[in-house]
Amino acid sequence: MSGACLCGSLIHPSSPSPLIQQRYHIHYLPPLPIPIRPLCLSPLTTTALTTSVLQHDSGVEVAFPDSNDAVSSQNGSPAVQLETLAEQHSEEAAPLLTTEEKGTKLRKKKEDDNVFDNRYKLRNGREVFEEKAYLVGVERKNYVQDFGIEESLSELEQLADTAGLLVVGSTYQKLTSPNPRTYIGSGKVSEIKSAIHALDVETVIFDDELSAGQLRNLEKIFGGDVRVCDRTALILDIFNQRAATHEASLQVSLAQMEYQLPRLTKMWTHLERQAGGKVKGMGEKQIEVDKRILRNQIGILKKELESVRKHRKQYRNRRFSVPVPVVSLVGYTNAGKSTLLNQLTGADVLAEDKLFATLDPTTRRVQMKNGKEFLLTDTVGFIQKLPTTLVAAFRATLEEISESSLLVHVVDISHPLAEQQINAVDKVLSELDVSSIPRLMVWNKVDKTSDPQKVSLEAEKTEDVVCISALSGEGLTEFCNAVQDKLKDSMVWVEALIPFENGDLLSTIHQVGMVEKTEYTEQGTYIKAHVPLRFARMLTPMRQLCVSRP
Ligand SMILES: Nc1nc2c(ncn2[C@@H]2O[C@H](COP(=O)(O)OP(=O)(O)OP(=O)(O)O)[C@@H](O)[C@H]2O)c(=O)[nH]1
Ligand SMILES: [Mg+2]
Repeated sequence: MSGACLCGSLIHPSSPSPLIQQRYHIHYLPPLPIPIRPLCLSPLTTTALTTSVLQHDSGVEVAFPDSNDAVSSQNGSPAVQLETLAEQHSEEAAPLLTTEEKGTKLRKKKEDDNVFDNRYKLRNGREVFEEKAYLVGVERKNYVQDFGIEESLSELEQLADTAGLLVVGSTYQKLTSPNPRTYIGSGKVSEIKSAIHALDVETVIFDDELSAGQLRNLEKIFGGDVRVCDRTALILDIFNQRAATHEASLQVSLAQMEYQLPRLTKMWTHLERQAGGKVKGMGEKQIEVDKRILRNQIGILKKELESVRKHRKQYRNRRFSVPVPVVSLVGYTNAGKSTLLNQLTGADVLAEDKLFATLDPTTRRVQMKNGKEFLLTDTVGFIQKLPTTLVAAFRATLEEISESSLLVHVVDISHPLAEQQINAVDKVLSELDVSSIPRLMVWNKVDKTSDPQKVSLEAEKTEDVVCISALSGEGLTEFCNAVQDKLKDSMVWVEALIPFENGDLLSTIHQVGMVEKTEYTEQGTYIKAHVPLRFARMLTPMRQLCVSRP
């Protein structure tokens, strides 16, 4: 069977697709005797799917071929087929009800439907079914972690909320090392199982990445209709919901497939059981087939991404032909990067109090009061325990920052874990090989701190730090001046003689560089200035002219 989402938030368009109906039925059935887990593939990958087994409340069980198969289209979607079969089954088996009993049953069904409908919420412009989630974390003994367990769980709750889930409880355990079978100890597993029943939990989310075996074992213990997922799957799900451009969608699909590939193991053992154990190895073969299809699709996606990137690179090169320095905003998710871009450029990038509001880089021109310009790029935010598959998939997007003249690290200074967030960002940046690019740190949201004046004073005393409030606009002039100073550090000192016929060039130098001296001579204008490296290269012939100047 196919699943469009990873963690279980259910998208409910006005006319639900067979795929969604399929998930609806799977999810709201009593515990399945046969473990069924969504393949966590994007809709792009439905061809990878072969056979699924669905079970209805009535106990009717149907094996379905994949959604592209002729059987599905002939007989309606799997969900519809399941309903029909279940109806037939119930007609055969249902005892005769009195009119009163039938009325009560109908009323109950209506009430259930109402409760169900109330749980659809609007998220990122889509209607999402708000599943009840329970969070689980592990604190490693003798293991120093930047984020404490409670803080990490509270961040996980924010992630779950962003994904459209309703967190109904959480727990954690202190362990020397995780249990290889279930990640947590057996006592904790039982405790969570009780909570699942008491709170009607539909999804259990672990704060760390779980292995395929751990996910499978936990789902088996908790019962068939309880979904188990991990932080990585949750983040991938958010990215999936938020991807707005073709490139972002491709990147997320790639990351999802790469996450899923090692987790396909033994998902098909139900085939052996279905066949009464007679066809040994059937499940194994199926896994191999699925893995091969998935690998092929990963290959296709990579090629498609390559071509999209080539196109973007061409666009970027064109942008670079105008030698305006590029400044990239980097930082922890929700630090205020997009708000800062919007304030400085009048852009309309979505900025909201949710994690990962931005996925695609946006670049806008900043015009300063003194006539100088620079390009400002907003990028995807970072987070602690950032899934490696995601960093790899977004590498190309993030590579843009490696071509910038300056990195501005935006920090939410009002956040109690600001320091830990700074470390998490530095960790990701160290993986991106951008150590040679000059940096400037911005302490944002100073208005939200308990003592803004004290924080500002502290920033003044700290090298390469500017204190601002992107929301109110406070400190933005100081920020632009600091950017100019930092850009100057990254520029090259040139002395050149610009012929009078190259008047355009001279005005561009004034725009993008820092001109220290201008002198008009018979041969042209003699200048001494700091200019961006790319621009210095363009000036090479004129610099020689200058060298040969008497
Ligand atoms: N009080 C206050 N709130 C701010 C400030 N800057 C941003 N915010 C708020 O912080 C939230 C996140 O801001 P964004 O600009 O979306 O943050 P981001 O860094 O782009 O986040 P991602 O795109 O998720 O990485 C929004 O609700 C903003 O209104 C500020 O200076 N002061
Ligand atoms: Mg943003």
